[in-house]
Amino acid sequence: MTPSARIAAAIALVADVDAMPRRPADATANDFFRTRRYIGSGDRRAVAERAWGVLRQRLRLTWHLQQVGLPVDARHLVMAHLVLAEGWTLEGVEQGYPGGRFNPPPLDPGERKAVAALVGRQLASSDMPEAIRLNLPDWALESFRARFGENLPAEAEAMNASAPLDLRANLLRTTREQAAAALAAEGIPTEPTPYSPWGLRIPDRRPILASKAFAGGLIEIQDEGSQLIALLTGAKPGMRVADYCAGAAGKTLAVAATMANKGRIVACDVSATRLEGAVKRLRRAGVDNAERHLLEPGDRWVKRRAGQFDRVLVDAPCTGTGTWRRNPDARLRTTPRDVTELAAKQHDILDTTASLVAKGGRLVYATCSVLPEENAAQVEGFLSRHPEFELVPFATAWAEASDAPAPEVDGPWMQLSPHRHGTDGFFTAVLQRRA
Ligand SMILES: C[S@@+](CC[C@H](N)C(=O)[O-])C[C@H]1O[C@@H](n2cnc3c(N)ncnc32)[C@H](O)[C@@H]1O
Repeated sequence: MTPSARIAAAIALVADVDAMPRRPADATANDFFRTRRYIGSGDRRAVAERAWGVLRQRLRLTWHLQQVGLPVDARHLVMAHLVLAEGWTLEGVEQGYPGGRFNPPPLDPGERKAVAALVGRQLASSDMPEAIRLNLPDWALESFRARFGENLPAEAEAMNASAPLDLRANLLRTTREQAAAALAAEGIPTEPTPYSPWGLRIPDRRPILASKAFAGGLIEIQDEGSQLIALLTGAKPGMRVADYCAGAAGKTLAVAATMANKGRIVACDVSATRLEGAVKRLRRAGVDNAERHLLEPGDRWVKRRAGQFDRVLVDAPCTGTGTWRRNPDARLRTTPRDVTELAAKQHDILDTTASLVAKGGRLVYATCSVLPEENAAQVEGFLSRHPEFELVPFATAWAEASDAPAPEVDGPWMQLSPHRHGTDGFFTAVLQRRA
């Protein structure tokens, strides 16, 4: 593809994402490239990277376009991205928009003037309102401030970078060292992650799913933060464990490995499709002590299993504000109403799952959100409604689960974040039913 054709493709992809604002952008991008097989892998990467950059910086790019009087649409967002994020000059942009088949139409005099005005400006400008400067939606600013305090600018900036690819060595089949050696033999270099004893990090994108190590169940793709949630669950061989919001079993797999296939783990979810996705993964990983349970309205499963589990992991449905570096479009799709609705759901799930926990057993509550309303406030509310539970401080839960040095955190729970820990933003609290 020529540079101009790449620009045209990025504009078309951003326009497609905009046409379906409630749909995750990666699903739209998959469709976009599936119907354009002629775009080779190098071009695909370049087009996707630019479109992702636009989505990631959209709040700031929109502000700049408004300042110079250009309409906020895919053509102009990409134009502003070229200048403000990629450092293109006016001449460069004119060459990039030459007109003709496969290329974007040329700049009109108004666009030329506006682009000239953009050249030399800072993407994050000091005269922007604070939320836009931090690249956060207005509604999220105060919650982010409450969570991060003086680290807010650094954490917000870290959420603009793209995430590394983290893998988890599957201890049911291998060790971290053996998995790293198997990947290296396939030309995929990795580094151990700093906190997870099972983690391997790949700094740039690689086709991991096509590797033999993946097909053979030696590794799974999993952010280091998610691995640490599984670690903190503290499941041991022989325990009875429920992964209540298991989805496609991402954490079930990691927890099962800590159980060395001994004891029982039940992966529950309200989504049949997600649970179905678990089947192949469990098989590939060699997990044979897991069963799946689809939670349905009127289900008596929870009642019948009251007090039966040593560990109940609630990886709750949440806003996913901690994963914004991975899903840059999500910051534009999430609304305050989502926060309210999800907080109500989390409250109900916690109250329901409390009854599953055996005396002396633990309820582990986790989200990939950084909003206090989904995290600390949720746990504090739960403890005031359930005096039969007490909080296990993070340092205690960690020391019981691992010999490795613990990540430094503030407060009695595990709060991880991109700037401080290099993970997505996660929250985990360990709650123990009094014996
Ligand atoms: C954060 S995701 C779980 C991700 C999964 N644990 C993993 O590690 O890959 C939250 C899950 O909660 C499920 N969920 C939503 N409402 C639920 C409910 N009321 N009870 C149980 N699960 C629920 C969703 O279907 C979704 O799969």
